[in-house]
Amino acid sequence: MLKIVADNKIPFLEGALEPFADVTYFPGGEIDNEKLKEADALVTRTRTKCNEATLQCTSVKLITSATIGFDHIDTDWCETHQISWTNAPGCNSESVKQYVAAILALLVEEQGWQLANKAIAVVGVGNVGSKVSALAQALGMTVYEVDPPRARHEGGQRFYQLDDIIDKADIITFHTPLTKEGDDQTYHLCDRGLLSRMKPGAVVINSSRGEVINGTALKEAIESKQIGQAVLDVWENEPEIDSDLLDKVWIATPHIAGYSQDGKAKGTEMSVRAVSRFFKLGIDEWEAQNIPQPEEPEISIDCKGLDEDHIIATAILHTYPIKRDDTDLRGDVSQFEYLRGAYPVRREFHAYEVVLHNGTKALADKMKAIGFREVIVK
Ligand SMILES: NC(=O)C1=CN([C@@H]2O[C@H](COP(=O)(O)OP(=O)(O)OC[C@H]3O[C@@H](n4cnc5c(N)ncnc54)[C@H](O)[C@@H]3O)[C@@H](O)[C@H]2O)C=CC1
Ligand SMILES: O=C(O)C(=O)[C@H](O)COP(=O)(O)O
Repeated sequence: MLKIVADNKIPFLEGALEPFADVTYFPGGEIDNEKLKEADALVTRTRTKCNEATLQCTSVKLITSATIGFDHIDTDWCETHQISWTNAPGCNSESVKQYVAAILALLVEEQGWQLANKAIAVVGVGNVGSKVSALAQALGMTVYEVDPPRARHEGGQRFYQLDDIIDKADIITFHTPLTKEGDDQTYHLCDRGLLSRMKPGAVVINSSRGEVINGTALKEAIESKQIGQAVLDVWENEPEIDSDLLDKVWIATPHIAGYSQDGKAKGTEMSVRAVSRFFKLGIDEWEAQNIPQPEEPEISIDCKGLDEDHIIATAILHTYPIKRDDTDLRGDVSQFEYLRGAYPVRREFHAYEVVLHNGTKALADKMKAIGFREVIVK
């Protein structure tokens, strides 16, 4: 019988592959060479380093990661050793968009920002960045899209050079993969030099990979007030993160930007389907079951006396009260990994209906463009 080793923190997975395989589950960090000796496939997340040490002399033929990022897979080694691999492109991109939306909502609610007067630089315009860019445009912000690989490939006027706009953006948000070589390498892309060229008071958001920002340089830039605020979901050396940096950042979360139930379900679906295609199991269209509903799927807002930014911010923070995640992490930083494993149910915008009392059709259209399933004006 087919043997599959799987990470035990992949929601919706249990039961899917059991009719076809002997499936054993382990915490991602404990999956090692010994556990993979007789495995045909590994269904994984970012917490298992899929490299020579883990995979040599095993019978693994396929790795499927239920994540967008795949920097935990040594793809060169796998390819030269006839191990196929897949990730889950785009699976939780809407969830990361919701994370950035929640930060914009907090800037409106707590710091009085008027989004139409602000500019955002989106660095990396792939699955996540293009959604963040569309969100910011829907909110009336000036958007600078930065993506050198796409700029080279597609040409045209759409993309900016980071250096040309770095002093113009009020927010710089990173959505690149982590790469350590080549012209476009992103390791410490945000370093002392880049931070020093940012508009004074700018907000830096990183929900890509911790190593895209040099943490020491970021601390200095916060201390010297070169930048105004930092928002970090991802960190160097997770889960042993720098608690001094944590104390300095405005919003700190334990790598959960992509943790909506919707994103998790899609990641699992893409993994199961990849296993099915590879081993011809006949469940190429497998779907995750029983995705939990939001606690309060209807958002009712009286718009009288409120401006559009505040109304939208209220709706966004209803779907995702991001400060809860910040409070939990600051409560006990040693629980970084536990907080990820025990993450509460979060649903994306499309799981919500908004009722606007005294609202306008124009506002309703804007909120639908952001992603809410239905927006009713009463
Ligand atoms: N915090 C979290 O929970 C999550 C984090 N991620 C991270 O976000 C990253 C981005 O995700 P996607 O948008 O889905 O990936 P993607 O592969 O669709 O897009 C990445 C984009 O970055 C561009 N890029 C590459 N090097 C660049 C550079 N030096 N400067 C600017 N742009 C560059 C690429 O051309 C591409 O368009 C993932 O690789 C992953 O590391 C993804 C999902 C959840
Ligand atoms: O999809 C990605 O890439 C991510 O970073 C995930 O959202 C987090 O992945 P895990 O650490 O839970 O595997």
